[in-house]
Amino acid sequence: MAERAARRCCLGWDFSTQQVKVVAVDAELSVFYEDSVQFDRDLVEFGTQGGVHVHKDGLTVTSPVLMWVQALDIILEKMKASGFDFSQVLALSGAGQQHGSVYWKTGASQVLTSLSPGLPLREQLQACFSISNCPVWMDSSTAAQCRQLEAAVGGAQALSRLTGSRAYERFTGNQIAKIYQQNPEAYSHTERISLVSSFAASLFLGSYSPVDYSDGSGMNLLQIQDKVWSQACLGACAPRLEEKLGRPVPSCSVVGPISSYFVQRYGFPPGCKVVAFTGDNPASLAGMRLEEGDIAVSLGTSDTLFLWLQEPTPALEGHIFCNPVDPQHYMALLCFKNGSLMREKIRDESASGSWSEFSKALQSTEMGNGGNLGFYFDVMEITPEIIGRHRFSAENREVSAFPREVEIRALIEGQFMAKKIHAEALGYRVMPKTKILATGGASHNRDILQVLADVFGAPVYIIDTANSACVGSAYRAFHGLAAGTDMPFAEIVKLAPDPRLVATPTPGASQVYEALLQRYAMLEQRILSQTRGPPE
Ligand SMILES: O=C(CO)[C@@H](O)[C@H](O)CF
Repeated sequence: MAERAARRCCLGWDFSTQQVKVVAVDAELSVFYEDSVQFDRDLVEFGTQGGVHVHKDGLTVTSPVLMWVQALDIILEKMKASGFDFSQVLALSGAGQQHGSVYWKTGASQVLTSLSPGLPLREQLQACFSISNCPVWMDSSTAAQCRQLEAAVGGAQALSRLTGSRAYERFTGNQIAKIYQQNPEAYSHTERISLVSSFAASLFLGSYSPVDYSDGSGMNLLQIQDKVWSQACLGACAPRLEEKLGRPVPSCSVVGPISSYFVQRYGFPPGCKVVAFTGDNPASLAGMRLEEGDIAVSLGTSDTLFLWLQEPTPALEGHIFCNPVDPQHYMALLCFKNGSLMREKIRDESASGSWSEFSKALQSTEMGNGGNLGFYFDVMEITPEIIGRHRFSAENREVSAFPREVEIRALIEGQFMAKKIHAEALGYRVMPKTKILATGGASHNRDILQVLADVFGAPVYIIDTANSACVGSAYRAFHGLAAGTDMPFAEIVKLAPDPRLVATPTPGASQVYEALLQRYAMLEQRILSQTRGPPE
């Protein structure tokens, strides 16, 4: 076989809900290797569905930590068998599904620091966890702990101002509180608690890796302004928690050289640096190379917004995290549950199930839709908590139906006006240099993206985000190599492939939507007050 040319590179890992994935990125920022291990397919002995176990109560959702450990064994063996040259790896970083937590049993650190290169990780770490089935982000069994935490710090808005989010069931502090309350013995036998991200980093480090600021922002425990644990939140969740968490670190930190285990077993260079792992969403922000003022819109089953924020305004909706690539700034995540499933429903009802007909309707109706406005929430919306369909005429009179073309434009304009209004409520502002990066299924429809450009008054680009968390992690590893040089992340990743411009705002769009956005916000409050009483 022809000798492979040496190719210095960084690795980006993603310990996500359904798989462990890795990419290798060279100095020109080209991805030249990728591999994955799917939990359901490749580790059937764990019996997961979608990488998780949904418990009988329908609320508790966990994943076996040894499945994640064994997946790493398997993927490294696959890379070795494929002839991957580990000696070329300069640094690595990674991502993990956010909010999940791993509980290292007392004494585990001695095992982690003295791994035998002759054995796989699974065999050696078998007895190192006090909780075998780790709570993950899909868990919603901690409502009581959420109320206790909010009460302890002065309410939901106070908690949001402190940690970037009101209490959410999936957030780690509430999960730790539940374990302490329901399994105190396991908690007392726990010497370290990691996030999925810092757990994965610990495996490569051969010692406990600290939690990074960005993924730590998803715990309801970290003061996002001061970047320290909130003593009030720690105390409300469980005793002696700070010693189990360790001190959080900036997301761009080099947390140490790779463990000798990987040097001897796989041939990594002894100087290979491990850069702090972070959450999958912060890593995706890095992978999409979002910059100040940019917004990424993932148009999927649910629509997710990634925002880059300088000065956040924590609210009762959405999440503010410390920014993973600029420690002075922040990022925000907003989730809209009625995404593509809602678009497909209106397509079926008003465009005979055809996206081409759907597009024609958008082309044949004017910006502003003659003042007609619609709210389409067939499932309970997260942002804000509204359900049902509500249509209003130009005179703000609620009507029961629209003509089909008007219905289609009302859906799309409404979805994007909601995004702009709630993004601005978190402190986001469109800037002259703002780019909107669109991804996900609906980003293939140019007419939908034209409405997005018009509503936001900013150009829309499309990017391939298939591996955004992995690629973002590899980019962050390169950034870690420049640690101490103050070189900005944007400079490190400037060679990466540029996004493609697809739509620019139609002349006059800002005038049309400035008025419409105000009406949309007023009508949204009207619906909310009708359904849940006046806002807090
Ligand atoms: O809960 C989430 C973010 O808050 C999800 O996006 C998880 O990070 C998915 F792994």
